Amino acid sequence: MERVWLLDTTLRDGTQAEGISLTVTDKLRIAKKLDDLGIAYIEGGFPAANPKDQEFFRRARTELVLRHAKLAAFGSTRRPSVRAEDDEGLRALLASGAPVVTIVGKAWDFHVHEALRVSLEQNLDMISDTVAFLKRHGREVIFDAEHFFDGYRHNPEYAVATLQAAEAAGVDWVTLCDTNGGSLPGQVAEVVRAVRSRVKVPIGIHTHNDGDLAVANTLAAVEEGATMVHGTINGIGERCGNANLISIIPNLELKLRRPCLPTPDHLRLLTETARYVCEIANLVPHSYQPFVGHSAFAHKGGIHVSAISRNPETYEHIPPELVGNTRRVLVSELSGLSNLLHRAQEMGLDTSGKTEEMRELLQEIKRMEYEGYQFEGAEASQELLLLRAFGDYKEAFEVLSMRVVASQHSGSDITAEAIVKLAVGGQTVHTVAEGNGPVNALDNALRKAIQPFYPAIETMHLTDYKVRVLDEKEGTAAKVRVLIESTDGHQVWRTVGVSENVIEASWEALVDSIQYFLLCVAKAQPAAV
Ligand SMILES: CC(=O)SCCNC(=O)CCNC(=O)[C@H](O)C(C)(C)COP(=O)(O)OP(=O)(O)OC[C@H]1O[C@@H](n2cnc3c(N)ncnc32)[C@H](O)[C@@H]1OP(=O)(O)O
Ligand SMILES: CC(=O)C(=O)O
Repeated sequence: MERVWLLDTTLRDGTQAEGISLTVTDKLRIAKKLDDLGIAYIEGGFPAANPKDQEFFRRARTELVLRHAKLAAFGSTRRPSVRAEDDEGLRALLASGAPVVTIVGKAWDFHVHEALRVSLEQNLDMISDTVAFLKRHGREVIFDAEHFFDGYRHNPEYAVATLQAAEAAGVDWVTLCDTNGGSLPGQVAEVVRAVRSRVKVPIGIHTHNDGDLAVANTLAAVEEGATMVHGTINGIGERCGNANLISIIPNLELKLRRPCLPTPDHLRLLTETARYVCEIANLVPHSYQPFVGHSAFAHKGGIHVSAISRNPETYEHIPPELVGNTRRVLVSELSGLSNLLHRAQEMGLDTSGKTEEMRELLQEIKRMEYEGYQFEGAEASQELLLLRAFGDYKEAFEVLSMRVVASQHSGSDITAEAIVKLAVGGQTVHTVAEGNGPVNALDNALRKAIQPFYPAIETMHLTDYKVRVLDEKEGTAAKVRVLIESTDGHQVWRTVGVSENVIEASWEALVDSIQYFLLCVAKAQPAAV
């Protein structure tokens, strides 16, 4: 099947998204990652717009070694009253040194009249002069026909004439843009089909997501013959975003069987690429994102888990590993025995002949979820429950008692003092510690008691603490659920506690967090504990 050429515009149209601002170093890092994924064209920025984008292209020349991608610089057709060779924007494009140039030009007569305020003929001249100028300077030129679909609906002859002007001037690609993002897949398919019979130059598609159809519109265009696809990683872009390459790529490769990456193995880099761009752009990854989200292959319903244990294809449209993601089975009040068996197997527990005990534990989990626990967000607490029921598991310490007092002296901040008594390492240990609040004081006292026996405790710390009031109408007697996230710098785990008392709920989650950490340390290096 004919290859589809991907043009990633995360570094140009992606940065037009509200809230996104990348440094030059960020852009270089993302470009490297896109090249590793096997993207064919990377639109690095708009050199006429700002010094940052000029610096990106300058640094790219020495710092970026691209194996798969060509860099493209973006700009617009020449200004109406200026010759192409005198146009500052076009000079900036040449100065960027990018071997490929993307030029946006008007394809909708309404825009020519209203936005540019020039005649239809003048706009055609601007397009052809610009393309011819860039071709004379040896660039591969992509003409982005802005608002092509809206333009085609209002004045098809003029919209096609803009493409033909670019073609006559020697353009390499014409891209049909759904700039306002309001088209439907059927409309896109019909227009691409019609345009194919009017131009010989290869056609690209650039869609926006205002109707939540950017991916569908892109695929519709490819099915009608478009061979270049523009989009961004995770769909970031102006307003509601651009077509999401993270969805388009696997749909092309796996569903339409149209290769767009150098090898099928490159597809396995998809999940890590999506998460990497979130990290650099300071965005929280979207858990439910198709293909690459944490939940994209998470199975919760008991009926689903029972079936996927027999054959994953029953509830998965593709094997997760093809896109570098993983299958997960959640345990919750919607589980059946299969969920629990799956988790036990993942943990390496031998539950053979213990079906009745497993059923009892399942009922206990359902009862606890009814009380307010939520185990799917607290895998570490859930693992401890299974271990306590079925494992050869001995807690690293036993809590004998705890007490915490908060106090405030006039004019000073509230401080807290915690006293804990533990049985640990065959001894009874009594410690006192202060903190800037009750949970912090308890955490400090617990660590102080454990540290002489388990020095590795120094490496773990809490990273998040969330309290959710479960029955708001009950006022201070309402139950609260505390979720604690902890890390040792390598892995992250979450634990849960529920009580009518926020300190008790926090204590339960805190103790589980430390028990879980000590369990992991014991598994990794038995001598250390
Ligand atoms: C569909 C898209 O996403 S296109 C890309 C949009 N991205 C951006 O605009 C981000 C970067 N833009 C910028 O930094 C600035 O807008 C610049 C540097 C391009 C231009 O800045 P300014 O000269 O101050 O102009 P301003 O932004 O106010 O207005 C846009 C100008 O471009 C002109 N213009 C718009 N489209 C085109 C075109 N295809 N060809 C030629 N000129 C165009 C407008 O007519 C207007 O010109 P005027 O000021 O002479 O009336
Ligand atoms: C070119 C472009 O970004 C658009 O038309 O949306």
